[in-house]
Amino acid sequence: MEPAPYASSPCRMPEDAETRRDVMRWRRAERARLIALRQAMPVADRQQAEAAILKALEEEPARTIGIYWPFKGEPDLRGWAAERRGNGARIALPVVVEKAAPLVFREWQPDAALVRGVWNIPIPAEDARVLIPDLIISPVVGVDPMQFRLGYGGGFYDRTLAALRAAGHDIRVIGIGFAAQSIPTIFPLPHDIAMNRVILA
Ligand SMILES: Nc1nc2c(c(=O)[nH]1)N(C=O)[C@@H](CNc1ccc(C(=O)N[C@@H](CCC(=O)O)C(=O)O)cc1)CN2
Ligand SMILES: Nc1ncnc2c1ncn2[C@@H]1O[C@H](COP(=O)(O)OP(=O)(O)OP(=O)(O)O)[C@@H](O)[C@H]1O
Repeated sequence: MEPAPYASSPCRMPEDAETRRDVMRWRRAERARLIALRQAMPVADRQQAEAAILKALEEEPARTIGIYWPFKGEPDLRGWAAERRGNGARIALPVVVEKAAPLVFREWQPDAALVRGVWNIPIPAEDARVLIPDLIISPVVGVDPMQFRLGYGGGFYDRTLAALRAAGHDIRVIGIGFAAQSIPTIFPLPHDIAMNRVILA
């Protein structure tokens, strides 16, 4: 069941605790549904979609790119990142240093060892350099036509963007996913930040 229509704020941002609780409950169920759908994708469809995503990313300018180490069936863009690195860009991976805090991006170098972070996701070790990306590639669990992102429920990308932009950094965010991850709305809350571009394939 979906959360009740907003009683107040006309376009977004339900503020009262009850609506908020409903939205969070709805998001939890929607995440589970969308992740299962993604993980069930046939290999051939996945490869075709990944190729289309890579093509759409070709023209994106960036000097420092925040990429991600794919898990739970996220599109694998590591080859693209390595290629951009070969062309002079710096590549960084997101690291959860603390719950309910912004992510830190640590430089990824192919010859440097990775260690295990939260959920066992590989991350660069602590001695890696911390970078501020000018482009963040953000894997979506779900995404709506307003370009709001549904993620894994940690609130990490929203907090990271809010903090970096408040510090004056100009950062472009591109949401990446498969076509089936498009949903009519994520029921945006005040902390949700719309992405600059979305690539679904
Ligand atoms: N590949 C990849 N790496 C990534 C991300 C991502 O989306 N994709 N992240 C993007 O952020 C960060 C990891 N995100 C995480 C988000 C939530 C939880 C977590 O513990 N979630 C709770 C549920 C939270 C809730 O519903 O209240 C849990 O599973 O128990 C862990 C990591 C950094 N690395
Ligand atoms: N900028 C912020 N300041 C304070 N709390 C925040 C902020 N961003 C997110 N949160 C909190 O984080 C929690 C999870 O948020 P949300 O459902 O938007 O996660 P998500 O975008 O799916 O996760 P993620 O970005 O980790 O993939 C919520 O309780 C939310 O209130």
